[in-house]
Amino acid sequence: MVQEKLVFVGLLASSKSLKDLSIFTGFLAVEHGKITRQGSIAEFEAMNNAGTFSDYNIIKLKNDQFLIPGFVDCHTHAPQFPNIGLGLDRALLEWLSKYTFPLEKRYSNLEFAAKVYDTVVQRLLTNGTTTACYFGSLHLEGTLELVKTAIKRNQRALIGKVSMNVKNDTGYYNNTEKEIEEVEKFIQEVFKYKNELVQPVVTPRFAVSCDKELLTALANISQKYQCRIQSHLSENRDEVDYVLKMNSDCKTYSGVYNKCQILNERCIMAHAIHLSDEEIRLLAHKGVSIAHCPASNTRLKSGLCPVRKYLDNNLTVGLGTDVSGGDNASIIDAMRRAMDVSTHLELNGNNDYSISWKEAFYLATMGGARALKLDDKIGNFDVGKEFDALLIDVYVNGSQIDEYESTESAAEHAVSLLQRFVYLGDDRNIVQVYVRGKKVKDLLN
Ligand SMILES: O=c1[nH]c(=O)c2nc[nH]c2[nH]1
Ligand SMILES: [Zn+2]
Repeated sequence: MVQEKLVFVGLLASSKSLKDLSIFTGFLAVEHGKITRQGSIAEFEAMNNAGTFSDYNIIKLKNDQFLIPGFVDCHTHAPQFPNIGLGLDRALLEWLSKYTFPLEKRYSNLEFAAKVYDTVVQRLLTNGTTTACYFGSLHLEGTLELVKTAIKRNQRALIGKVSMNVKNDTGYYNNTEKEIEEVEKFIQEVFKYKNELVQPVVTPRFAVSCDKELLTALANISQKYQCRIQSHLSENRDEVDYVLKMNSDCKTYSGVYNKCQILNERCIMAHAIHLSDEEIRLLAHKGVSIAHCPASNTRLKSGLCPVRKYLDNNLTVGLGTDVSGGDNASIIDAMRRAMDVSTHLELNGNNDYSISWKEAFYLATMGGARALKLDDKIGNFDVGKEFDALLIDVYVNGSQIDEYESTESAAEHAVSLLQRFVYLGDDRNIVQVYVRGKKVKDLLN
């Protein structure tokens, strides 16, 4: 049920930018899913005494509770969840044909699809992922099951029917004409729901699975409907070599996508590990976003993505869990893995490459919103944005985090709570989840 008018009073934390994290004690008012006011405790008291909040549900946070924006997962594969934590003994191309394509083929079965997707969407919401950018499978109807589930469960979602037209041994591809028809049909079907949270994304799998004819046609469809377009880029060195061999008229992998008009401000590229400086400049110039997927980059031994370098070169970066190349569906895990990978790069001689916990928190929230071009709606607690939020209880019973006696000031305590959550928290500490003002998880009542 949408709670029409809510006011939260207590500790609020959200990022304005990579370097600007705001943590303060105050109030935040929500009307019909939107943040309408914010202010200090004194302002709340005065307004409350004047009767401003008489028809609001007033939620007073406890001492160790705080509110943060919902997490944004910029890249994950809903149909691959039945393989999570399995089959991570091969590098990308072999992993795809041995484990991934055989599983994804099963989504022609709509009953199977509906069952898996319901579990996936609930798992993500439980982990505080209020927005997910999903790859579906090759199947039109199967991927519409994911759309229906996101709508039913009230998750904000960008969802793509995967496109592939290059033949492979598993038989998991479409012919070009059918593929183009189905992608347009998919977009039209999603629009028919007129749902404000769920949007279609054009989704060429990558330049190994799609030839330039299909890539160009898909870029045109994305232009026609002004939809986002997502794919994979430069994840694995063998993949890069293969793409360049197949496209000898292009000097770089990014150049292949550029030739097909895919690179623009609506484009989200996953991984992008092995980029030349020229490619970084091209992607930044075109306004392409990067979904950084540290878990799968490590598990599939693809490489260490230099996120600091990308941020310094004006690339927009968000985090992706990339299940099932990634082995964890939580963006809290992705924050930690992003910090770890960046530290390993620094230890390998790249000065100042490590990202701080505050920067990781930005990437998980506001950075992700920017990467998906949803930052006019979500990502932080600016007045006017939609209320996607997590209520965190750091010392909730049964969690991993123990409380010790402390001599901290109130201001220090506030920062410590968020820091502890980033380093140690999990879904048990996420006691409530709201998407556009609607509560979708509640461990408190
Ligand atoms: O991590 C990945 N997962 C995938 O499913 C995929 N397809 C192409 N490239 C990919 N990388
Ligand atoms: Zn992926």
